[in-house]
Amino acid sequence: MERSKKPANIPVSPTIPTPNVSISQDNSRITASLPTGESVEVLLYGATIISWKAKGKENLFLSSKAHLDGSKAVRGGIPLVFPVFGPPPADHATTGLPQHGFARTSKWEYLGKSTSESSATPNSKGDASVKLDFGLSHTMLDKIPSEWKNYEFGITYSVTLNKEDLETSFAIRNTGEKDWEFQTLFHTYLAVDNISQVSVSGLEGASYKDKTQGGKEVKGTSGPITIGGEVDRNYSQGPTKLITIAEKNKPRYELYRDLLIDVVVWNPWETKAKGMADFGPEDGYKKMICVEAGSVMQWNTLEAGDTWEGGQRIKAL
Ligand SMILES: O=P(O)(O)OC[C@H]1O[C@H](O)[C@H](O)[C@@H](O)[C@@H]1O
Repeated sequence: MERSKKPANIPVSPTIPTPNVSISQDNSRITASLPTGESVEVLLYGATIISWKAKGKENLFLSSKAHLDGSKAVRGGIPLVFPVFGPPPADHATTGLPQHGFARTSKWEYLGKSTSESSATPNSKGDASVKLDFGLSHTMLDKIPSEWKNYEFGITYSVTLNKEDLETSFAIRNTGEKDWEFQTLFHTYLAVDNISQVSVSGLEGASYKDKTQGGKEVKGTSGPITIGGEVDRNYSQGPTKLITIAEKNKPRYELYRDLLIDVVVWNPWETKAKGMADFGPEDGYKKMICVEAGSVMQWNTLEAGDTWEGGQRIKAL
């Protein structure tokens, strides 16, 4: 007999979707993805983020000629600059180090993941997030051709993939007995569709050092920055100001900074791009803009036993 008021089926406990983290077979890269489709890929070489997908798009520019085999710093993604930005000055503890230091060319250790699925429900994929931690210490470096061979340090680099943004942060510890100085920066290559339609706001009025003019101090402009040729500017700005990267006047990325008081804006344009053997395709400079948050216009002194923390959050809009 059919029962008219048949009880509803008791639902089987649903599996809540969780972030997924995998390590490549050759142990050279870590990939993390969220149930909502966002993903990030990190090479252990330099702890370089080489891909960040969100909003159904790739948000980082990676040169088609980038070396991903650990033979050269990666041209694209988010290379890490530490302990010196640019060519090391003479008569400094960093003298002898390669341009932008050794962090981007060292093999980092993967320390593990932590995930959060707090708001995932049976009916929604929620706002899960995943944090990947990487470590580098003085004991992991090969020969260091500078005064730096006498310094001891431990860095934890955390990459957090959230649904709408990507956070990268550093805890840099002086684990030795000598104080030392450093500079650091996230050399972020943001992907854009067409550089001629890109504008960067949040740096209005700020003066900058123009490296295309030999480091000349230039007074800031009143409107957003647009790019129509080679640009290599070092802005020294307060830590709180939001930077927005727009395309066709529509905001595409927001960059939030924590203790990273300086911003570098870089696009090599046609001639410089052609001169870089690892830059491709030839017109790839139209598809990228580097907006680099860091602390590079001065030296940060880290006393023995102290830790310095700083980071950025990029929101894809
Ligand atoms: O070629 P790299 O060593 O990776 O440096 C690439 C660029 O990095 C920064 O943006 C500097 O401001 C530029 O002067 C430099 O050309």
